[in-house]
Amino acid sequence: MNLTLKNIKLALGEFTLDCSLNLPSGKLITLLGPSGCGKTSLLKSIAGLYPLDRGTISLGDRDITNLDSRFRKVGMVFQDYALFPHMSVEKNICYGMNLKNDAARKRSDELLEMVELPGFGTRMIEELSGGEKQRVALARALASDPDLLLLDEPLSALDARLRRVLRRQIREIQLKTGITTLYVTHDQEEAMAISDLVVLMKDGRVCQTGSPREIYTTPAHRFAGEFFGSANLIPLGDCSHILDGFDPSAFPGGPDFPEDSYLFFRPEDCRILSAEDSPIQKELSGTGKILYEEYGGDFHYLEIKSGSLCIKIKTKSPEKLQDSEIRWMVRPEDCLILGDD
Ligand SMILES: Nc1ncnc2c1ncn2[C@@H]1O[C@H](COP(=O)(O)OP(=O)(O)OP(=O)(O)O)[C@@H](O)[C@H]1O
Repeated sequence: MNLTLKNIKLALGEFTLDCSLNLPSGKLITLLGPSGCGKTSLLKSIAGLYPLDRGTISLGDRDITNLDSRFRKVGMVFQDYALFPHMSVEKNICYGMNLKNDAARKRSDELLEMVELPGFGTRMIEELSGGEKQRVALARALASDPDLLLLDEPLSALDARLRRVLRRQIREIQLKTGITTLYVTHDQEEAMAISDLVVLMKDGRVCQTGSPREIYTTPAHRFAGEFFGSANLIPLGDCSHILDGFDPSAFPGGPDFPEDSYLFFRPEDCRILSAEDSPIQKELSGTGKILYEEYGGDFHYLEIKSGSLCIKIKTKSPEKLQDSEIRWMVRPEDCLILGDD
């Protein structure tokens, strides 16, 4: 079901959440932003745990703004799972559902099958691993057939390998059930991997919404460029000192950019030029010495000190590197000019 937040406002001490959002039905949408930007507060407002100061929340054609959280048809999984440790898995899953024994067992078994924990119904929560608890919490959130699923950093307590396994499982369950899901994460790689749509937040506001590809390839401003993926951002005023061939009029918007704009490009769009490569007029190039290097298996990561700046480069072919000056280049069509926010 689609979720619409219209001009919502929520003041929490010094902090204010202030945004509008229209999220399509049946999609997995991640909320991404720095710590303290208001992701959890936004989820809690939608779940009915924080009453709004202003604005409306609708789920499909139901206005749920003032509805008690029990009647919103919203399932939620918290960071710490919030399961009852001394109860069985089955009792946790069916808690508060008013099902008789057989019906409860049947529903719990169905959900345990879905989260790939068949036969776990009689186990106690305290006997489970972190990953198993996370799946039980997900089963519990799904038990009442919610119209919306809210997941607040459900994988943050798990190790990197398990996170990858479970994020895929969450995505598969979401696709299978078709439940509109709002997923909070700190992890931009996780957001990129599983989302249909990313909502980028900063200081209690939504600052860009789009598919992971849209935000990665066309960030709206400096913050989006550097928060979603790794980025080179060169203040426009410095470009002509360190980049041969820099001509602002070659970019849409031309020389009218505000002075505090940046030239933006991704590290993987930079190439290292060898002595045999002849410079190509259309390209932007610079020189510098290697400041830092990392071997990454399928790529090589480099930082080159070019003038007062550090240029990040991700390349597949580092074999020709020497200690002397390195010449690197980027095509103007792989660059954007971005404002501060
Ligand atoms: N109940 C509350 N009373 C007062 N301030 C609050 C309350 N809940 C949250 N805040 C403040 O609101 C701001 C946003 O918090 P929130 O937990 O929503 O951020 P977040 O983006 O989820 O952060 P994190 O990624 O660290 O979990 C913070 O400054 C926080 O201290």
